[in-house]
Parts: sequence; C-alpha cells; structure tokens
Amino acid sequence: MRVVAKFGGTSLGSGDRIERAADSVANAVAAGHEIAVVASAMGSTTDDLLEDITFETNDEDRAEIVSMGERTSVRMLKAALAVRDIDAVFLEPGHPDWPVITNEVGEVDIEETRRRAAALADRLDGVVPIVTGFLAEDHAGNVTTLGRGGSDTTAVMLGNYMNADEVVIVTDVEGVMTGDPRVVEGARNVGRITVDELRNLSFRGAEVVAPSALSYKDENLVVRVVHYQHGDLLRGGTQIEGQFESLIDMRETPLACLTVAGRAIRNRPGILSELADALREDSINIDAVASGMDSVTFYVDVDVAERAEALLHERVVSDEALSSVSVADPIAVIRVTGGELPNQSGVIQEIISPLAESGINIIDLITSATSVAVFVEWEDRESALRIVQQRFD
Ligand SMILES: Nc1ncnc2c1ncn2[C@@H]1O[C@H](COP(=O)(O)OP(=O)(O)O)[C@@H](O)[C@H]1O
Ligand SMILES: N[C@@H](CC(=O)OP(=O)(O)O)C(=O)O
Repeated sequence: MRVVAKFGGTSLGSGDRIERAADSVANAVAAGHEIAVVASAMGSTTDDLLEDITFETNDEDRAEIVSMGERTSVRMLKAALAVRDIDAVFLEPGHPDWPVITNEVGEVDIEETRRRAAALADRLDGVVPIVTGFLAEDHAGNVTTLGRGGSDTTAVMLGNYMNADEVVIVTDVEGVMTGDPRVVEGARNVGRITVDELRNLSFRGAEVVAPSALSYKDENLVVRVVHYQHGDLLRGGTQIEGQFESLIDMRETPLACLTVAGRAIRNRPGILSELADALREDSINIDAVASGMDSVTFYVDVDVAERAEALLHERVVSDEALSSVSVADPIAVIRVTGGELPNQSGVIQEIISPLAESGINIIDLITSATSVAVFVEWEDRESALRIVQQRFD
C-alpha cells in the first residue's frame, strides 16, 4: 500500500515523540508499504516564531523565518529514521525534487504540483521522502506557506497527486471525537465521518483536520486520523469518507457592518484607502468591503466595532464630503469557494434565489473570481448555511 503519513506538531512535540514517529514509519516500511512522510513544526514552534516577529517584515522574510519549524522537524525525523536503517531523504523548498508550488496569487499551482508529486511517487521505491508540511515555493523560488494548519493540506494534496491509497493524519487525539477532548468530558472517537460533516466541524474550530485539506480528498483516497501513541499507522482512528465537492465556509464569529455615507465617495480618488487607513492605524482587520455610489461599507469583527466606529467618525467629522457613519451587527457571512464555481453561469442566482424564497434578507453580496460571500443577519445564519449547502449537495 502507498501511504502519506502526516505528523502534526503535537506528535513531534518532543524527542520521545519523534522516536515514536520514526518507529511507526519504520514498522510500516518493514510491513512492505511505500511511505511518504509530511512533517509539521515541533509542538508550538510556528506560534513561537510568529510571536517573536515583533518587527516589520515583508511576506518573503516572514515565510523564511516561519519555515524553520518544519525545516527542523524533517531533519530530526530523517536522523531518527537513519538510526533505524531506513533510507530517508528530506525535502524542503529549494530542493530540486520539491513538490508543492504556488502561483502569483499564492494559491497552489495544481498542474505543476501534480506533476512534481507524480515524479516524487515514482521515486518512492525503497526511499522514504520526508516533506516539510505547510511550506511551498513560488515560481521565483521564494518560500511561501499554505496558511495555518497547512501541513494537513500538504498531506492530503500529496496523497491525491501521488495516487496514494491512504493519508494518515497523526495527532494527539484518538481521531475525530464527538467534541474537543481538551474542552468536553467523555469525548469519544466517532470512528467514521464524512468529509462534509468534518468540513462543518473544522470550519467551526475543530482543528483536528484543517478544512482546506479536505478539498483535496477524493472518493478513492482513504484519509484517517490516528493518535501518535498507537504506533501503528495503518489501523484504528477515524476514517474520513466521501469526496470533496465544493467548499462552503461560514465565519465562526459575528461581523459588524460600518457604513460611511458621503457625496464624495463616488468621485474622489483615494477616499476608500483613506477610510481603510483609519482602520489600519488601529490594526483593525477588514473582513470585506462593499462600495456604492454614496456609501462604503466595511465588515469588521464585532469585537472591534466600537473602535472602528470611533476611527471612521474622526474622518467623517474632518472631511466635509462625508456625512455620517452607522453600525449594524451582528452579521454572519457565508462564503462559497472552490470547485467549479467560477465556471458555472447562473451559480450566484442559484445561491441567492432560495434565500429570498425562505424570507432571508441578504444584507450584502460580494463576489470575486472564485468566491461568493453572502451576508445575512446573525440569527439567519444556520438556515442560510443549510440552504446554501443544499445547492452544492
Ligand atoms: N472534534 C474534535 N475531535 C478531535 N480533536 C479536536 C476536535 N475539536 C478540536 N480538536 C482539537 O484538535 C487538536 C488536534 O489539532 P492540532 O492541535 O492542530 O494537532 P496537530 O498539531 O497534530 O496538527 C486536538 O488536540 C483537539 O484539542
Ligand atoms: N506548523 C504549521 C502547519 C501545521 O499544519 O501545523 P499542525 O500540523 O501542528 O497543525 C502551523 O502551525 O500552522
């Protein structure tokens, strides 16, 4: 069997755990399986590195710094496998055989990654590649990342493109549990779960598998979550079933909508950036922006709404062309991305018509090349989510 085994930060959190990880890989190799390993940064290394970047950096430097977590892990695992007589090589961005490539907009270059992953699969005979999870390389050879939790994505993506039989996500829980065992008492392994169910859980905070990873799962690829203590990569845990079709993401926490009205908005260059700049001064993240003829609307986290309102108000009173700022909350946003979304004519209509038929008021609709974001009242979020999900079932 061909297996991609991903060791999460928790399963590589100490020397002992690295030894266990190496033992489990060595056992699987001894049993005659072809194994490729994906390694995360040890323990909380990524968080620690990010926390220590207290100074201004550009994206390239940031990615280089943060990459050191995974780069260390693959060296650790390679050394631990070498003493077990396993022929292993580590792959990191910059290596000639490196597989994961991102494009100009930071997304996975599927065609190139698929090609490189297939080449990697062809070299599996007798050698265990240990790939840095989470990291990628752009066309110019710079290090990029796949976003937090990105090692799961590396693993499921490579599993798919390397034509593996199984992807095993090794972590510090028995599998996908009935609740977060760090929070609830008596959580137990669900045994089997569909991609769609898990997608909902992972969007709402179950970190056990990163939601972006699930988009790479196809019907034939077995994905399993197992505890690092088992020692046996190929049994137990939770099996994730089914196939990813499209990605529907509901933001976990409510948004506030701040609308600035003013005659100048339609014809004064730079007004949007002036207003956004006011929010940036206080590091307020803008989740989305919608602009009209006489108004512009910013969506920000509800927790920072008061601060945002005060900052925008300062601009309103100092600028004659702006008349007023108003706030509405709480607001939910449902985003549909991925799949064949951009290629389907009429898809927006198909998303919003059933919402209107159910009496759900759409506060805003923001579309981009690859996504549709529907903003609704917070209390309508569950029914709106169900309705949007039905479209993609
Ligand atoms: N429903 C759930 N089932 C299992 N684990 C969960 C669930 N919800 C949240 N978790 C948390 O996910 C954690 C595993 O994810 P993470 O810390 O990212 O692991 P890793 O470092 O192995 O990637 C568990 O320790 C657990 O606290
Ligand atoms: N180390 C990266 C990638 C990752 O997936 O980590 P983990 O497997 O520990 O969730 C992060 O912390 O985001």
